[in-house]
Amino acid sequence: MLEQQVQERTVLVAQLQEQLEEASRRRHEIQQQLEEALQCRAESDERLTAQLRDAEEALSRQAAAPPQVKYVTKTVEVESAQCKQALVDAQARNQVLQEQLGVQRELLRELEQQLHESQRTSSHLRQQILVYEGEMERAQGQLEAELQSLEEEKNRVIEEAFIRAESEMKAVHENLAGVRMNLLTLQPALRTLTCDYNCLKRQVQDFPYMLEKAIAEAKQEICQVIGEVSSANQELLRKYKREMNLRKKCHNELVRLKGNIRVFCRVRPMCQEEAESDSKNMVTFDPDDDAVLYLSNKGKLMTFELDKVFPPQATQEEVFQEVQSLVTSCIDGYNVCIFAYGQTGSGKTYTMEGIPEDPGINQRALRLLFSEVSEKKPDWDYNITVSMVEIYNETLRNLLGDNPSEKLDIKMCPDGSGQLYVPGLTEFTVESVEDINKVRPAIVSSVICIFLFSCTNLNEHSSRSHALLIITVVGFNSSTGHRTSGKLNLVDLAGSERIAKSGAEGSRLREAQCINKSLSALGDVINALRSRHSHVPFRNSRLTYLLQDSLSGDSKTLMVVQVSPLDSNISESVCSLKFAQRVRTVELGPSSSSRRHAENSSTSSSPTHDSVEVHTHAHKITETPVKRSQSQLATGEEKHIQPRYQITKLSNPDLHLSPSDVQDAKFTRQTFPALV
Ligand SMILES: Nc1ncnc2c1ncn2[C@@H]1O[C@H](COP(=O)(O)OP(=O)(O)OP(=O)(O)O)[C@@H](O)[C@H]1O
Repeated sequence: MLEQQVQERTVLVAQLQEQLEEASRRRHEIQQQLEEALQCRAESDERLTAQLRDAEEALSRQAAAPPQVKYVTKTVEVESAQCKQALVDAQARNQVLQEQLGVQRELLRELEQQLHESQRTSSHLRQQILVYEGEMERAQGQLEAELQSLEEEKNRVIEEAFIRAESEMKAVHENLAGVRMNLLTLQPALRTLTCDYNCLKRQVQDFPYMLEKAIAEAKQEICQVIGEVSSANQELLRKYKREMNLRKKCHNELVRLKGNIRVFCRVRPMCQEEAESDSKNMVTFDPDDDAVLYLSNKGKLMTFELDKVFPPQATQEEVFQEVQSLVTSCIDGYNVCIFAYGQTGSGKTYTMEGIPEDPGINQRALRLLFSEVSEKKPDWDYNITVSMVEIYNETLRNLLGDNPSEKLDIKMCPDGSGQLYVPGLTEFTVESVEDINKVRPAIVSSVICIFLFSCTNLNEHSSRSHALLIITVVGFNSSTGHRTSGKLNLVDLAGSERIAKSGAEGSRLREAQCINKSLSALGDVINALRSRHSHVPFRNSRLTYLLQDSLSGDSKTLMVVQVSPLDSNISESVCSLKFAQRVRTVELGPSSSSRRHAENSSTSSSPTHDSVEVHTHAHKITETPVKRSQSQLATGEEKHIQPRYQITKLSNPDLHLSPSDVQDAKFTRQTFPALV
């Protein structure tokens, strides 16, 4: 900084010196010009003086010369013509001389003027010189003063810079001392680092050998661990198989405890028109018990107890929550049948198919199955197929076939397994709900869409036919070699209203008769199953014959009874609920194959009445079915059939039901509160 100031000052001083030199050069030039002007003037003065002197001399000579002319004149006058001529010449000469004199005088005057002029110029120049000299003196004085102040400034700046440089130098010295000290302390650290570096270098040199050794050891350990893991895996696989069997058994028992035939009731909401008309709502609910429904009929309050009652505000999701365990059990190889039962307009199609923006059980079940089977991959490989069947006037139609009007038949498998099958029934393999739109031409996918989304009525008799969506889930476990096969039948039954009420005639009467026949056949089958009859009349209708697999043995059945809340529908609602309550008391037998044999073999055998065991967290409960009297079977008057139970405390319980599972087993809660 100071150095910069000093440099600036030095440049300033140099500039001022240059200016001073320039000023003195100019003064010198002016002096020279003045001298030249003075010399010029002196020369012209001299010249003029010489001319003047010459002129004066000439004048004085003229004056001193004798007056020859007058003499000549007189002589001429007196003496002769010659003289006269001489006089004339003299006069002429005189004239010339006079003229010369005038010229000389004029010249003299001019010279005198020039002299005056020169003198004036000279005095003017002198004055200018004096001014210049004054200015120069002033400039010189200023320059000297500036020089002086600059010199002082320079000295001061140099002094300051020196002082600052000294203090900086001192600080640098101090820093240097600190750095020296640091250096002294760093030296041991450097020695340590060097030592470490050497050590690391040695380690790096040894590393390949150590690595090789470690790899060999690790390999050995890995081999050992793999061996252990593999034996643990074997053990786990064994346990897994055992647990899977237990889980299946447990799930089966849990569902059986809930009842192999479960009955829900769903009350549809009043539509706007009904709400605005003078229709009355005849249905009420028990706020403390979601299994009870009250119906006000002819001034009396009827109570119906079912497994679950959904009020009008229940959502599709809430309904499906209760259904999903049944749906997933078909992945474990169970046959499941879900019916929607009720009079026309009571909401069967809404519950099963739903609406595009809020789908019902059909679509939700398929979605759940797809997600469940994908979670079980890669151990389990599942194949899901769908078929769609309509039963109208006791005729079976293949809705996915090329010709939907073609009638289908139900036949026994020729392999003697006792299985039933429908020759010519079209089945599509699907992997996602979206797949359905891709599998077949528009007509087929629209039929599937109708089943899944209830876009529009399938045909003009859709509410007078039974619509079945049959989903078959076949699984194979590649690690255990297990195979499963389960069937989920989702049935939207035809309207259950009585002929008298419908007032039908002709073809409508036939339709109503067919519906009534198949629905009462369904009731008979359920009654026979409930009563453990030796003969179950599956063949009395196409519907029960087709669903034989899913109604007998260890199959699971859910009946969703749809009820309209209107006073105008009260008698149909009472009928539907009575039917539901009868169905609810049915228990299915243990083996579907034995059941099939019972129905289809020429010598029908009695249904098994074996005891069934169920385990809670620490107890075994053995159920012994109670055989009921024929009169009881005929009237179906009892609400509940309570079998006998024996409870044994387990010494080493190996099956653990979660508390929620146990709580869910309603009968356990009601019958054995101490175990829950
Ligand atoms: N839970 C519900 N929430 C809202 N609307 C419903 C509900 N249940 C039924 N509905 C409506 O009530 C009307 C009749 O329902 P739906 O067609 O499902 O009856 P259905 O019993 O299948 O009749 P059908 O026997 O004629 O097929 C439909 O407009 C349906 O959208």
